[in-house]
Amino acid sequence: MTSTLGIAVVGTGRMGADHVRRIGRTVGGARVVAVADPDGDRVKAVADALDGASAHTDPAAAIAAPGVQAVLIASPGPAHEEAIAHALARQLPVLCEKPLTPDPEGALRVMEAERRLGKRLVQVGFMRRFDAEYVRLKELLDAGGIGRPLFLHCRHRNASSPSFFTSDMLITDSVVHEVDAARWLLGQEVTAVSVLSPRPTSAAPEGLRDPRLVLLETSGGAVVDVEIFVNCGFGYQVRCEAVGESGSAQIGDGHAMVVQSGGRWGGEIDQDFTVRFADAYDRQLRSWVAGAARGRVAGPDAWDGYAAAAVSEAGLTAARSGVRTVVEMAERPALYR
Ligand SMILES: NC(=O)C1=CN([C@@H]2O[C@H](COP(=O)(O)OP(=O)(O)OC[C@H]3O[C@@H](n4cnc5c(N)ncnc54)[C@H](O)[C@@H]3O)[C@@H](O)[C@H]2O)C=CC1
Ligand SMILES: O=C1[C@@H](O)[C@H](O)[C@@H](O)[C@H](O)[C@H]1O
Repeated sequence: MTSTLGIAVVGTGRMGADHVRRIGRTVGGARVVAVADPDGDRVKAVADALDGASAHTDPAAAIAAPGVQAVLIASPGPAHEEAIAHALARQLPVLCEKPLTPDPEGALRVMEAERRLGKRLVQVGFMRRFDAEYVRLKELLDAGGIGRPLFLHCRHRNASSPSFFTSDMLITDSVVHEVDAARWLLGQEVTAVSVLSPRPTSAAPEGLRDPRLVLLETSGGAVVDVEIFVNCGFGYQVRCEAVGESGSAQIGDGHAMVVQSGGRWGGEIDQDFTVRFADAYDRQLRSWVAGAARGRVAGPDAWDGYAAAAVSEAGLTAARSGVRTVVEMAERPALYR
């Protein structure tokens, strides 16, 4: 492998274009050499802003392009599995945006492909694991700083949802972050899911069940509650309060600066994830590039993507039935232990 990692980026929409910019500006030791998107104008515009990257409407062609040594996938979730298969066929390291696959069956097939290769090549873009506040909270919990964790109280709010967003995606695309964060912070699996859906906000598009309250039970006896509200209108907020036997700790207040003036006090609320998690996306990319250069997955792997998909599936069943649903999970393969 040469010292500068050649990356193919599959999907050049909001996240793909953002990752391309980050690779150029903040990540050393890597460059984008090929980009793919079925939207020909969009992919050309992204390629034109790069020095010598080839533009493709077929992801397989981008992955097979000269100089490609690693693949970043930022297409919609249902397209991830096919792109991963093309990358694994060439034994290329992958950073795949979340969700790894929308369903657990697809994630099982990804793990089976890695098992056949005898190595892990896929990292999943659960970037909160690289966020400084989440890392501090994990260190505190691991050190027993607040005793045995009893609750995680989570709030996940987006100012507005994109036009393609569905009620299922509140769980599979949004709460999937809390699922991964809870598994990682607690070092436990999620065992059951319940979902409450109040009367939707009048700000939600017709038919969208927004907001929702998702309850996760874990293998160590903790309970995680997640308010997911993707049309809250006022900004982007991701908060997490851990409550343990001997204390509590909260992250995500975002009060970097509080201004007191004219008889009022206050601060700003980030408007979206590209701002709130900017540093986390950078750290995630640097870590993936460094890991890829050493042939290692340096973050959440396909098992983590599978576990999250299994919890999402139980969440969808719970949301539709109104009944607490047990998470069905396969045994963890030796490759991921
Ligand atoms: N980690 C995070 O915080 C975030 C992650 N995401 C994830 O990133 C991925 C992309 O989301 P966005 O950029 O928001 O969506 P987007 O709709 O802005 O962009 C998706 C792009 O993929 C292209 N595309 C569609 N089918 C494709 C295929 N088969 N192969 C290649 N490209 C294809 C579309 O033409 C579009 O340009 C999703 O998996 C999403 O869940 C999205 C937002 C934040
Ligand atoms: O991953 C993300 C989006 O796909 C999702 O739609 C948003 O709700 C999340 O806040 C964002 O981080």
